[in-house]
Amino acid sequence: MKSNLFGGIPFNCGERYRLIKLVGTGAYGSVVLSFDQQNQNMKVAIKKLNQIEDVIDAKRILREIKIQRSMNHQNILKIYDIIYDKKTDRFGDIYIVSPYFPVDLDKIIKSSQELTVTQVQFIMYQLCKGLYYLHSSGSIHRDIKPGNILANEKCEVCYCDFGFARKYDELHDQFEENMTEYVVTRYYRAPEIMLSSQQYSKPVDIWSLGCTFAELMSRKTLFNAPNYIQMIKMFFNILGKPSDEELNQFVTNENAHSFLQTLPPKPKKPASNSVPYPDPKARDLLDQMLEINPKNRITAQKCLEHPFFESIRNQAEEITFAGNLECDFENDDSITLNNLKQLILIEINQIKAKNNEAQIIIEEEMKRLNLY
Ligand SMILES: Nc1ncnc2c1ncn2[C@@H]1O[C@H](COP(=O)(O)OP(=O)(O)OP(=O)(O)O)[C@@H](O)[C@H]1O
Repeated sequence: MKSNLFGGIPFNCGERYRLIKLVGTGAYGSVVLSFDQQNQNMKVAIKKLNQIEDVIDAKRILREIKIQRSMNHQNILKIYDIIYDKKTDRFGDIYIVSPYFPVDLDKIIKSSQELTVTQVQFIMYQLCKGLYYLHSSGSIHRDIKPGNILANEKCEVCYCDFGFARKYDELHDQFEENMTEYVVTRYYRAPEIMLSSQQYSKPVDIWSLGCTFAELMSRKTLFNAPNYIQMIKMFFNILGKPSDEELNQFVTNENAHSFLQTLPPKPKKPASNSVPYPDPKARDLLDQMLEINPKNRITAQKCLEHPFFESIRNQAEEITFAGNLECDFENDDSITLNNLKQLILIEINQIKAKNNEAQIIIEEEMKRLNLY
């Protein structure tokens, strides 16, 4: 295959795509704007994933591919194609081909481009539809923030970066895990994650989307505290401190409890008091999204029904997930790196099958992998 260097990284993804320029580098890969020469030179984004180093890496990649491949929604980044560039001495390189989006919401917020109320309404309606769909699949994104929402010039938006997403336990409607893994940008982290650390669910995404909404309105990060303690204080300064009884509903961590006892009571206030914005319906929706108590926070479905969207609402577009998303690997503590690599190859073959492309011969790849 012909190789091109972008930001010093070789891209070998075959003849079909004409690679143009590097448009982004993240912690887990580099993204190049390309033209699909077999599809009317359509613009696509090709993300080359960094090499898989360990089980955590492999799970993140498997999750990202599995979730994005299984979803079929306008506001969730699609995977058009995956290129697997075989190597003789190691697992091959993976390139994910997706629709190209020129900006993300973080860039829009930081630019001088003013967003009208109509644009904010349109963007938020799409994001609520996307979240309603994602949550109906039993998944939580867990890393919603302006930088993980791609946008085009028509203000069409979609969620990307599902490497941190999880299925929640449908029986308990919440799920537990070790907090040390939680690396999501602090500014968008829900209070229950900061305080209870053990049990959280879909409301964490509503909180993060609420923070994003506030940023679209005011162009400022609402909860921009420099550290953990300041962040909790800031929640209470802006929203008031819930009563002990209410805190008990979602704070399960003893240390967090003791710390909260040291903070003075503060009367409840709506988030919109701290976000200058003229539209009263937008402000009301924001207040319901930024409820400290996750049990009282609005759901994605209720967001769609909110009067802020009344003038543009189209219920036919408010669809739920129809497939079956199995993520058994998440809870399998004995799973090995090679097991996960095999599952990744199976996912890639699913995409290839859909595109009528030649399959990877998984047995051959696994035989080779087991040699080193
Ligand atoms: N489909 C796309 N179209 C255009 N640009 C994109 C697309 N996907 C990603 N990018 C750009 O590439 C950058 C890195 O991509 P992405 O966030 O997916 O990688 P990552 O390694 O998972 O990043 P992060 O470090 O944010 O977790 C993004 O910030 C974005 O600017």
